[in-house]
Amino acid sequence: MRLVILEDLDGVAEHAAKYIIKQINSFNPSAENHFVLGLPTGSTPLGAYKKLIEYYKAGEVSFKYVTTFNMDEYCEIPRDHPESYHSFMWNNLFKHIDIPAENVNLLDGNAEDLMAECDQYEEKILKAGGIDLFVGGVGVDGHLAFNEPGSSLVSRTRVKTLAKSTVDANKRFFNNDEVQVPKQALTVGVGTIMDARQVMILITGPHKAYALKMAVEEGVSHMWTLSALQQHKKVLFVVDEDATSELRVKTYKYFKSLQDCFKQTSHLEF
Ligand SMILES: N[C@@H]1[C@@H](O)[C@H](O)[C@@H](COP(=O)(O)O)O[C@@H]1O
Repeated sequence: MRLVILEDLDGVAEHAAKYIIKQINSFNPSAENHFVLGLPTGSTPLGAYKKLIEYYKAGEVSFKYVTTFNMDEYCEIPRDHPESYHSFMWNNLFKHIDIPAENVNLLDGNAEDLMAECDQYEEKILKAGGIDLFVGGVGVDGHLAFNEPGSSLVSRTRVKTLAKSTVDANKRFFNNDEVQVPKQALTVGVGTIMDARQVMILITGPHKAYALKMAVEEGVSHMWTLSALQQHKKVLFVVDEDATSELRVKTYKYFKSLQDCFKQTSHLEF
C-alpha cells in the first residue's frame, strides 16, 4: 500500500487526475485494446473529475478508447433522477469528455431482475478484460462502494441494504430528508474491486480520518471493508492532511518520508 498525503482537497484532485491520465496514456489504448477504468461517485472525486475535463480540453488525454464501470447505483429512484449515480456521472464527467456512450457501464438499479443485472455486470467486466484501475472513495463507516460494515470481503456485485450511517450521510443530497434516500443499492463487491489490477482511493476531510486509520493501522476486517485493500497488490491511497488526523504520528511520518523519497527519485512512480 502507498499513502500519498497532500495539503488539501485540491491537491488530492490534481494528483488523482494526473495519476489517471498517466495510467491511460502509458497504456496507450486502441480500438482493439481499451483501458478499463472503475469509477466512484460522491463529493470526494468531483474535483478530480473537473480536472480530468480540463486536461481533456487541453488535449492531454482522450477517453475514446477507455471503457468505464461505475462502482454502484441506487435502487428505488429512476435513472434520470438528479441524484442517481447515472445522472451524477453524466453531468459531472461523461458529457464533457469524448467517451463514447457505449463504453460507459453503470448498473441499472431498476432492472426487473436485480441479481441477473449484477451477474451480467460481472460478466461484462470479465469480457472487457478486467479493470485496469479502480478509483474509489470511502464512507465514514469505512465502506468501499456500498460494501457496508459486515460485507463479505470476497463479495461480488449484488444488492445491498444501506447502513443507517450511509443514509444519514447521503441525505444531504435528498433535501436532508432520510425518507427520500434510497435504502438499497447495487454495488460491485469487495472481491470485484480486489480483482482490479490497480486501486486508487481518495480520502479527504476530518470526518474520514477514523476510517483511514482503521484501514491503514488496524487489521483486515469486514467491519471496515476498505481495510481489505491491505491485501491488494497495488493500492494507492491519496489523502489530504485533514484525513490523517487519527493516524499515529509514527505512521504519518513513515508515509511522508516515503513520499519525499519518491519525489526525489525520478525513476520511482509518484
Ligand atoms: N457509494 C458511495 C461511495 O462509493 C462513496 O465513496 C461514499 C463517500 O462519498 P463522499 O465522497 O461524498 O464522502 O459515498 C457513497 O456511499
